Amino acid sequence: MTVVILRRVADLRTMVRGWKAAGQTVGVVPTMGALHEGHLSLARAAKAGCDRVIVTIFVNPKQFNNPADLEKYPRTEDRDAALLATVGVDVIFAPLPDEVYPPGFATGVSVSGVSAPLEGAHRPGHFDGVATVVAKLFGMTMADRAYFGEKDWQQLQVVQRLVADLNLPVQIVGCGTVREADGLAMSSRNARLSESGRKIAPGLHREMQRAAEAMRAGVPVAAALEEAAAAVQAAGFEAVDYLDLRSADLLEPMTALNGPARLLAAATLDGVRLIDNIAV
Ligand SMILES: Nc1ncnc2c1ncn2[C@@H]1O[C@H](COP(=O)(O)OP(=O)(O)OP(=O)(O)O)[C@@H](O)[C@H]1O
Ligand SMILES: CC(C)(CO)[C@@H](O)C(=O)[O-]
Ligand code: BAL
Repeated sequence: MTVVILRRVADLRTMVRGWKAAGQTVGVVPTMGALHEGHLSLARAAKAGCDRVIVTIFVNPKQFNNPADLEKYPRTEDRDAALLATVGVDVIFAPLPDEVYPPGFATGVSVSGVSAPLEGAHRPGHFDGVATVVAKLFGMTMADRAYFGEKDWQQLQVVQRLVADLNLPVQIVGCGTVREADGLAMSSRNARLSESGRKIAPGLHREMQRAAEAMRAGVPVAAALEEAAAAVQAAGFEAVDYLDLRSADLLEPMTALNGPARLLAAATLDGVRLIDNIAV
């Protein structure tokens, strides 16, 4: 079985209108391709929750603050299509940049507050690009439900804010982070790690877990975070962009563990920027 690949919004909408006329629910899984088990878990969740499933594959230039990162982003469409066939998705929507951003495109969506810290502070303009393309993908696909990974925890919060604030008629479903056996969060960017970097990479999650345990055991938050950041660098990471404890709204760092919290981190290894987060 192969999956139909559509490139034009008009063709996609014709297909979705047919499904809707038949009373079927539609799920969308937005991706940038180079698919792995994390993406497939979202597609399976969509299959379980909706009659029809669209996976979008679009490397969105507007969300890359670093041109080299955009250039080096892995593109593996044939392999992606074969993987999605095994899950039984109905259609892949893989538009060309001009279809998404035609000449004269002049609109941007910007979510303030939750977009500002963490990834937002280190990747200026990133979440404006994400919010803009996600709003467009919701409009293009007319999906009833959209599936996002908790691996990109802050992105999930930004998308939930976007949908609430603009009254978009789509339900956001968050799905747990899929990890390699050694704890490394699956990510398309992992493919760019060297052999030695791949061995070092699980150190980020390991030190985050250690910090979480320490904080639960009463070690002061600042001391636990400082020790974890130092351990990540000692493991071989080149830099730690942030390693922060935040409350649900992500707005302010938490200085004491006095309620539900999320530990979020970004660090660079082999020039590849990895992110992760866990509940504390
Ligand atoms: N390990 C994972 N577990 C669960 N969901 C994931 C995982 N990795 C990515 N996703 C989700 O898949 C969707 C598409 O993500 P994307 O295409 O950027 O993949 P990625 O592997 O996160 O790539 P990147 O290298 O850019 O981080 C997002 O909702 C993202 O959160
Ligand atoms: C949601 C998304 C597909 C928007 O381009 C992207 O940010 C991603 O892959 O997480
Ligand atoms: N996975 C989030 C998309 C990005 O890093 O640009």
